[in-house]
Amino acid sequence: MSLTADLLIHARWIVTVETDGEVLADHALAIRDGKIVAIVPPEGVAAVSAKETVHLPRHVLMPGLVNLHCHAAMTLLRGYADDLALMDWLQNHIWPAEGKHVSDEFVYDGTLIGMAEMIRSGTTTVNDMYFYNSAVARAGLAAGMRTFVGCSILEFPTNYGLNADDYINKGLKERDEFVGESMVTFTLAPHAPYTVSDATFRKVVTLAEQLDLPIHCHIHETQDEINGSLTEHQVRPLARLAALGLLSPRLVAAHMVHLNDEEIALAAHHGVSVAHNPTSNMKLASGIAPVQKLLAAGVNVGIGTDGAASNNKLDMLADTRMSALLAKVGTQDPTAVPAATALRMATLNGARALGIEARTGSVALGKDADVIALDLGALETAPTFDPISHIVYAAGREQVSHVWAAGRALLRERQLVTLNEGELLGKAEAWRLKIAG
Ligand SMILES: CSC[C@H]1O[C@@H](n2cnc3c(O)ncnc32)[C@H](O)[C@@H]1O
Ligand SMILES: [Zn+2]
Repeated sequence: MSLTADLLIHARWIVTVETDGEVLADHALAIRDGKIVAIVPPEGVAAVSAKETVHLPRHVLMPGLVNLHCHAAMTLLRGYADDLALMDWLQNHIWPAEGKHVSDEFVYDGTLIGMAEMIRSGTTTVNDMYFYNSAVARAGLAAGMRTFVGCSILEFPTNYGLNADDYINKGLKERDEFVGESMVTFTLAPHAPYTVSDATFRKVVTLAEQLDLPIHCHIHETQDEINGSLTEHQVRPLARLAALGLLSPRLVAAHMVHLNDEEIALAAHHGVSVAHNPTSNMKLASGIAPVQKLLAAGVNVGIGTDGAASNNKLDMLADTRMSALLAKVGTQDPTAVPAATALRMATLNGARALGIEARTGSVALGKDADVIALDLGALETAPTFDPISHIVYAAGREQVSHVWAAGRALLRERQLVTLNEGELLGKAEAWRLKIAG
C-alpha cells in the first residue's frame, strides 16, 4: 500500500517513549500536515513517497523535550546574580533589576534568545511564566515552539501590573489576541503562596474552571516559604492551597522540594502535576525534591529548567540527566529514576501536565510531529549499546542536530531555521550594555 507524506525521516533509532525502553532500529517517520502518519519499518519505506526526505544514519529520533517550568526572558539576566539563596536573590537582586529593565521589548528579545537556546537543546514545548504575555506569545509564534504563556499574578506592582486584578485583566485581554493559534496556550500563573492572597487564589480557581485554563505556580520551593506560611497563615502552603481549591489536575506545581508524606499523598489525590527543577534547586540551595516518592505515589512529574538567572542554562537534556543523578544521590539508591523514567518525565509527563498528551510527548501515530534528532555518531557517545542511556547520561545539547515542532523545521544540522542567531547575539549585547549601565 502506498503512502504520501510531506516529510520522511529515516533514523538509525527511534525512541518512542510510548513504552519505557522502546527503541525501533532503522525505521522512518512519515509526517503529513504536521502530524505523524506512519512509523515505517525498513521493508515499508519503498511504499512511501515524500516531498522531502531526511537521512539520519547515526541519529536517534525522539519526542521533543517539554520544558515544564521556565521564565524564558530571564536569559537577559543570566549570570546577573549568582550564588545566593532564593529570597536574597529575588528581593535584593532580581526584582530590583526587573523593576529597572522589564518591558515589552525586554520580554520579546529575552524570550526569543531563550527559545533559540531551547530549540538548540531539543525543546519543542515550553511552559513559561513571566510578564508582558503578548510579547511571550509573539516570540513563541516567531520561534515556532509550542508555547504555554503563563500570565503572572502577584499582589504587588511591577512594571507590568498594579495589583492582582490588573495582572488578571491584562493577561486575559492579551489572551484574546491569540485565539485560534494552535501553538499558543495561555495559563494563569499566580507567582507563589507568599506573593498571592487567598482572595486572588480563589479568583484564579474560578477563572481557570470557567475558561478551562491550566494553572502554573511556584510551590514549596524553600523551607523559608513553609516557615513564613506557618507564621502568617498557621498552616503549610500546600494545605492552604488545598483549602482554597487550587489542587487539581490543571495545576502545574513548580519545585515542590519540601514535602512530607501527607503532602505527597495530597498531591497524588488531587492529580497535581509537579515541575521538577533540579539545577535551579541545587544552585539556589533550595533542596532535593522527593521525586522518587512522588512517582511512587502516582504523581505526574515533569522537568523544567526554571529561568536562566537561576540555572543558568535552558538545557533540558542537562536537567534530565540531573533529575536521574540527583534522585540517586538523594535516596542513596542507584535504581532511583532510571534513564527511561527520566526521559519520560522530560517528554510525555510534561505533555500530560499541560493536558496535551494526546497531541505530543511521544512518537505515536496521529500525534503532532514534535520530534528531535541527536547525532550519536560523535566520539562522546561511542559506542552505542542503548540510545536511551546515551540520551540521558552521555549526550549533550551540542548533539541535537534537528528539531521539528508540528512538522515545521526549527533546527537543521544545528542551524536555527526560524530565528537568526547573529541578530539575537546583537540584541543580547545591547541589553548587556543597558543593564550593566
Ligand atoms: C511571576 S513569574 C516571574 C517572576 O518570578 C520570578 N522568579 C524566577 N525564578 C523564580 C523562582 O525560582 N522562584 C520564585 N520566583 C522566581 C521572576 O524573577 C519574576 O519576578
Ligand atoms: Zn521559577
